[in-house]
Amino acid sequence: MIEIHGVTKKYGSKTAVDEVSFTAQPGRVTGFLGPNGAGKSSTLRILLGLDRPTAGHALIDGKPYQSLAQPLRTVGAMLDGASAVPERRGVDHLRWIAQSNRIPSRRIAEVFETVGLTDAANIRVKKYSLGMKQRLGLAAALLGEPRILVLDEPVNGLDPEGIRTVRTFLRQYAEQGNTVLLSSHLMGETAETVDDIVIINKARIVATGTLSEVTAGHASLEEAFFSLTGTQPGQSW
Ligand SMILES: Nc1ncnc2c1ncn2[C@@H]1O[C@H](COP(=O)(O)OP(=O)(O)OP(=O)(O)O)[C@@H](O)[C@H]1O
Repeated sequence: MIEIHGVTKKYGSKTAVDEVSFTAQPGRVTGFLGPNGAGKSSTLRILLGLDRPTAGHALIDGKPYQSLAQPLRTVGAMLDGASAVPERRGVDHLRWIAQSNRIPSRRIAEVFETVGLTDAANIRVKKYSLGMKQRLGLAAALLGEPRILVLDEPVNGLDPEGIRTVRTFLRQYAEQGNTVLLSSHLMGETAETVDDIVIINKARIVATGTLSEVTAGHASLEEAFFSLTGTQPGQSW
């Protein structure tokens, strides 16, 4: 389970995240939605111990990320795509992560297979398309067989088939009792993938609930967002 409790993040006089609280439950895919600059990445960076909150705290299975005994076996994360060295082959990128986290090397072939990148394992990352880099990032997140996945914009750059593959995978992953938290600014896309929704706008949470609760009374999730935030299509997305 993921718990965010009253997290605030200030950069100088700018408040990027303002008293944000929500949970992501096991067995469910939770979508963390909001326009560009709403505070999604800042929140996820705090959750993953990459940044310190100005106030509040974030817990993974009841502990801050820094206190996890085996972080990559507990939580798999993808921020900014694969973040791999361009000169490296995909397989070397994963080998490096596996070795530095004492993850058995058999997992490398397994995760390449899972994300459909087996044929590109020996190609240098600089030759990967954006979608292939996203798949490599997902493969890296899955290496430690974590019970929790945190993915920042996982379908960015994927074609429709790639989006469907990732969606099907994430749904099955959650159905096995795992926790999936994914951020997106693509509302239509996310609505088809998630069970629960957390909407952030201008650093603040404006709605949380199941997909049907958040969209109740609206034609779509997009309509719900515009109504909740008082914005018009095109103003903030
Ligand atoms: N290191 C930083 N220094 C100063 N301001 C920052 C920093 N990181 C983020 N911000 C600001 O905080 C706000 C929230 O940014 P954040 O990246 O968390 O939003 P986001 O919802 O993830 O957006 P996007 O979808 O564009 O990634 C933005 O106004 C951003 O400019």
